[in-house]
Amino acid sequence: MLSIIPGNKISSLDSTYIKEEGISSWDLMERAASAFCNLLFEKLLMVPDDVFIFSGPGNNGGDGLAIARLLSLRGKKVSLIVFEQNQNCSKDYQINFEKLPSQVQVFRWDEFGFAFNDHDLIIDGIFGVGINRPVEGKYREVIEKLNEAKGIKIAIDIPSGIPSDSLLIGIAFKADYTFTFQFPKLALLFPEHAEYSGVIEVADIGIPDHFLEQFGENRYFLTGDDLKSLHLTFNRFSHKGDYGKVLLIGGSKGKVGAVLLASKAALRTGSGLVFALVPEDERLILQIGAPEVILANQDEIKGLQIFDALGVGPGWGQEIDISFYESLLKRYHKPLVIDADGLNLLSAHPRLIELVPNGSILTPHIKEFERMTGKVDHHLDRLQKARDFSEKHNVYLVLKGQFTSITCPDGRQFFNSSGNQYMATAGSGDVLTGMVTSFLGQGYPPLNAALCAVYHHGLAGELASETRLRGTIAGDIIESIPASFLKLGIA
Ligand SMILES: NC(=O)C1=CN([C@@H]2O[C@H](COP(=O)(O)OP(=O)(O)OC[C@H]3O[C@@H](n4cnc5c(N)ncnc54)[C@H](OP(=O)(O)O)[C@@H]3O)[C@@H](O)[C@H]2O)[C@@H](O)CC1
Ligand SMILES: Nc1ncnc2c1ncn2[C@@H]1O[C@H](COP(=O)(O)OP(=O)(O)O)[C@@H](O)[C@H]1O
Ligand SMILES: [K+]
Repeated sequence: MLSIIPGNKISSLDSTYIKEEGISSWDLMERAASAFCNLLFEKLLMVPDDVFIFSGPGNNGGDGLAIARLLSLRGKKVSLIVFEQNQNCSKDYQINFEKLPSQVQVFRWDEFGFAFNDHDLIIDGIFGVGINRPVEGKYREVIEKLNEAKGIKIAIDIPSGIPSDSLLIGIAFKADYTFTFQFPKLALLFPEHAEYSGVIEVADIGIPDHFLEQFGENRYFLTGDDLKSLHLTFNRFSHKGDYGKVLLIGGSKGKVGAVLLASKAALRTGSGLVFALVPEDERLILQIGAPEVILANQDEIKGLQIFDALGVGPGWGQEIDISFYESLLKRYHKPLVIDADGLNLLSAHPRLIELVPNGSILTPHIKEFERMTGKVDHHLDRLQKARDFSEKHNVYLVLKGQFTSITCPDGRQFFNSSGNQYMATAGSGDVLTGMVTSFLGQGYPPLNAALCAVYHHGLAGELASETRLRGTIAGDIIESIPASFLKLGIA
């Protein structure tokens, strides 16, 4: 799994890696530049012929120079815009400057015209993770002009101005894409920076995961490559009892659809037996909507331990009998999944939090999270509060949104790479609840259940939206769950 390394450790990571590999820092920069160019040709349908590269004084600028050389060798018309005298720039910047082919036209920033058209490619190599103060002066002037300019904009490693692990102060380059080296920098995952980072792609520069991990701080980026090994297998001789008996509890007048979505999602995720407990008057809707679901009765609820997992809260409302919730938490001793009103009720009755079984999985969106933890100032604060909450209550916290984070009681934090904006549609969180409950009921340890559910949910969303775009609805995500398994080769 890709470790996310804090910016202030990246230079020691580089120097240790270079030493162990027996390569030079220039070699590593060359790898970075060619990984960047490969991504460029892979991700852009057409790479423009006119390329403008802005190189700052450090190694981010050095990358820009190497990219200028490689693109020029591939026939592109490259203009390079620089800010400082060579002798004031990093060592590898200077080496790469010497290697520039004569075809690359070099401009000083104050000699350059800044007239672009829609099809020009603008590459930002002004600052990378070495930024150490807000952008001012000539750099600010240039970034302001670039943010107004036409053209396709790509940031090298991180948009110039964004600090690698904290919040932007002042101005930054607004990229359409960020090609980030080896692992996404933490700040790229903050919603506050969405308008700067654009589409994030990771450019592999060959530093192995186990090596990165030594420099990490227990933060990881979850990708499809991590998923296969987390799955349990289905067996030729199995029967429905082998794949978990789960119970979903929720629904209220007008909101029973939430349980319906969660139940269907649990079935599509592989649960053998899905039970649902909804208010008496709403049972028929559920039964018609999903004939595969068994409606639980109060007697079954008395013997809660027969269920391998519970998912509590979708569409429940705030009006439920709180003593029922309390007795449920007291009687069920295995980890369970809590979402939506199940969480809001915990916020309204904080004494109940103490009853939540250890290892349970809580899946708030950011509003529900704030109700539980109090006001959050920004995403970094939210991530810290998530760590505090998970540790204090010994639960896994799935904080939903773009790059959903999964925080463990031991402080590890995983960021999901799948999913897209078309999943911002009513009921998609209920689908996730059903999926987590399903994996938990199939016998996955809580962390694996959360990782698998979050990743597949996002991938199912991507697949569902391929042809539907903004017309994607939660039911489409459910129907694409099997395709998500198929895509990752999980039988
Ligand atoms: N393993 C990897 O990840 C690899 C990383 N690589 C690349 O290296 C990049 C990091 O390079 P880096 O450390 O040289 O820092 P970088 O971002 O170029 O900036 C530092 C320069 O900017 C200056 N400066 C800073 N803030 C400023 C401000 N506000 N306003 C004005 N000046 C400011 C600062 O000067 P000073 O503070 O001394 O004034 C210094 O000169 C990384 O993002 C990636 O692209 C690849 O090449 C290889 C593999
Ligand atoms: N822009 C986005 N990118 C990725 N995933 C998203 C995005 N917007 C929403 N999602 C996902 O969709 C789900 C929405 O959940 P939630 O807010 O609880 O919705 P609801 O309450 O309507 O079911 C979450 O899993 C979230 O991660
Ligand atoms: K940059």
